[in-house]
Amino acid sequence: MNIHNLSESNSILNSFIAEIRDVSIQQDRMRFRRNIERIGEVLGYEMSKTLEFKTKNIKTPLGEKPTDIYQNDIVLCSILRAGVPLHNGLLNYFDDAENAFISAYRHHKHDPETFEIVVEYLACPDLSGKTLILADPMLATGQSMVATFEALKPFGTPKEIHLVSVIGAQAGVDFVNSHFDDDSHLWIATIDEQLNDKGYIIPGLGDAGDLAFGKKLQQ
Ligand SMILES: O=P(O)(O)OC[C@H]1O[C@H](OP(=O)(O)OP(=O)(O)O)[C@H](O)[C@@H]1O
Ligand SMILES: O=c1cc[nH]c(=O)[nH]1
Ligand SMILES: [Mg+2]
Repeated sequence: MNIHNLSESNSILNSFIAEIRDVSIQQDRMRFRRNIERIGEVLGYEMSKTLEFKTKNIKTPLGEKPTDIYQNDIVLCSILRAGVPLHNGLLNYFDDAENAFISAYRHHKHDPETFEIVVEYLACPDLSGKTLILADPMLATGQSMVATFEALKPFGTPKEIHLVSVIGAQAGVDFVNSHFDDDSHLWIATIDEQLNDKGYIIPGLGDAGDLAFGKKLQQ
């Protein structure tokens, strides 16, 4: 897997990441969602540089300009709930993308420290030959990404796979790296060192789904 950690170089992205982490700013739900969306736009822009381009002659009122336009058929799949604002950011740039949605949530069966990933809802187009983007802002253990990938297999074999995430734990990055093919890509805004015993990224940002949409009752 090709891992693109965008915070290895300084850019405006640092400011968006700082705001979603910062306890004095992140409780502003609208700003939190919009920052995740903006990060999706930046990650999508970077990812777009690896697409396939074909020259098209663009007519202006005064002449013509040959312009390279991407050709890929993109399917954007995000993991509910926290994936929604990231999905919106990517969709702001990939106008004609097809879309898939999947629910993958942590079900705590016995205690807060053990959980399994439950996939319940899935809506997906044909993936054969497509450029599949899997989007989830938090890559903690990496289990949700891998469970999603497994659940999508009956929908066809994509030509290429790009994972898009905002904050990853090193353990989650290593886990997806070992489950996805060498030619797949991970576009991630930043990587933290640790996971706590509840599977939360440290320092991370807390619970992305709750920050974007409000607290949910545990099932
Ligand atoms: O890498 P993992 O260990 O699988 O953890 C990451 C998952 O956890 C979060 O979802 P959560 O279960 O909190 O659901 P939510 O989006 O509804 O809040 C997050 O959005 C990822 O989907
Ligand atoms: O740190 C984490 C881990 C999983 N999900 C989150 O929202 N945050
Ligand atoms: Mg959550």
